[in-house]
Amino acid sequence: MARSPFTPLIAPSILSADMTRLGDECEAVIDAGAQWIHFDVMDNHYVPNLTFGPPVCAALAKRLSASRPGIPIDVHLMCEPVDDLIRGFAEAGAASITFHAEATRHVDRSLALARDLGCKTGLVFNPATSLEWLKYVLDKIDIIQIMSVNPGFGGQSFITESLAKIAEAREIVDMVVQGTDREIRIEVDGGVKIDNIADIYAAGADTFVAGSAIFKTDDYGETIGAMKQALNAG
Ligand SMILES: O=C(CO)[C@@H](O)[C@H](O)COP(=O)(O)O
Repeated sequence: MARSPFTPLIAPSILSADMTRLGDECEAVIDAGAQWIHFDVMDNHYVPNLTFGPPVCAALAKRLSASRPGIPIDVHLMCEPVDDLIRGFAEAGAASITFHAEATRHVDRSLALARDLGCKTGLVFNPATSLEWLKYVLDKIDIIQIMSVNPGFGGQSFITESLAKIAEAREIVDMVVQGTDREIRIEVDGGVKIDNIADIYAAGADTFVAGSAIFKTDDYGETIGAMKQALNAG
C-alpha cells in the first residue's frame, strides 16, 4: 500500500453541524484545524434526504471569505441531474464541486463545465460503483471521492471494503501524477473517525471528510487534533 504524496486534509461535513448556527460552526471547526468545509447537497431524488442549495452556500462563502479567508468550500452533489447545480454552486463560491458518475448523462461534459466555471472537480463513487468510470476522464479530474457509506445520511459505519477501492484509486492517481505538478486528491467520505483515519490514510487517501465524528463532539480542537495526530503517527 502506498501513501499519498499530498498533505492530508480534514474536511468536516456540515451535515452534522448545528444548522441554526452554521456560520459559527464552520468558523469553529476551521479554528480547530479543519482545512476544507465539506458541503453536502442532497435532493431527495438521487438520495432519500434533502439539504441545502446555492443560496446557503453563497451566504456561507461570503461569511467565511470575510472571517476565515482561503478556506475552500467543497461541494458534494448528491443530486440528479447536476449541470444546473454546478452552475449555481460555482456562482455561489464553491471551490470544488464533485458529483456522482451515475447522476449525469454526460460525465465528461459536466466535469468540463465545472472546470470552465473555475472550480476544481471530480467524481464520487458509491460503495458499489466501479472506478472504471475514471478511465477516460482522468485529465479533467482533481478529486476522486470514495463513499465509504451509502450516500444520504451522516452517522453511518465505515464500509471496510472501501479500503481496497482507496488503494486502487491510489495506484491510478500515482501513475497519472508521477513526474508532474498535478494534484489529484483521494477524498474519503463516510464513517471516518479518530480510530480508523490512520488506516484510511495508509490505504492511500489524503482528504478526510468527517461529520458526526467532529460535530457530535464537545471539543472540536481535541477531535481534529487527535485525527491529525493519528495521521502523523500512521
Ligand atoms: O455525504 C455524506 C453522507 O451522504 C457524508 O458527508 C456524511 O455526512 C459523513 O458523515 P459521517 O459519516 O462522517 O457522520
